[in-house]
Amino acid sequence: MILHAKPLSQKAFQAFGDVIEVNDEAEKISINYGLTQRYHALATLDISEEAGQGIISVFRSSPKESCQINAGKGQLTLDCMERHPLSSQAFYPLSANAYLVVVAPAGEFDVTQLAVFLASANQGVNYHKGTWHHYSLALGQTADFLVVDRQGAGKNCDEITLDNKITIHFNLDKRSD
Ligand SMILES: NC(=O)N[C@@H](O)C(=O)O
Ligand code: NI
Repeated sequence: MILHAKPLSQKAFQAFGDVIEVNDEAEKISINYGLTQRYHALATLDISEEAGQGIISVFRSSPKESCQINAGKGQLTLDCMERHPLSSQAFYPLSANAYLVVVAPAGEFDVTQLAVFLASANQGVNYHKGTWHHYSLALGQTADFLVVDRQGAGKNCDEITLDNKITIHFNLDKRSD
């Protein structure tokens, strides 16, 4: 099964979570004597189940071995998906690189519902509680992500192995393949 990555947009991602990016629709508040524009509440943390606590981490992610890139076009294979039934999980890139976001709707995992997006270096994602997602997928070189999620009681990571091989094709120029 081959899937092609589409450019990440709030509209395309709304069934899975929020895109964290400066955008004209956001509530913009001028603060700090006008020196700062606050793009307010781009995403909401959902971390309070079972008295959870919000935490901030940095994920230093290395590209998957299967990741190959040549002249801006690339591919890689997927092996698992996971979800967090008790909380949301947000990733914001700290490196200047595009990365892949692979998701499926919350509920029973359905491989036919997989969606693949190419995120740019000024886009973060906030997976809503229960959204199936692949772990962070750096492309070409090790990349850091700021991660905001939950620590607390309860099992908050369900993982499934993808039986059949799924290959993702992506174009770093974001044009369709
Ligand atoms: N397991 C873990 O902390 N990370 C994953 O949830 C992930 O989405 O990368
Ligand atoms: Ni996760």
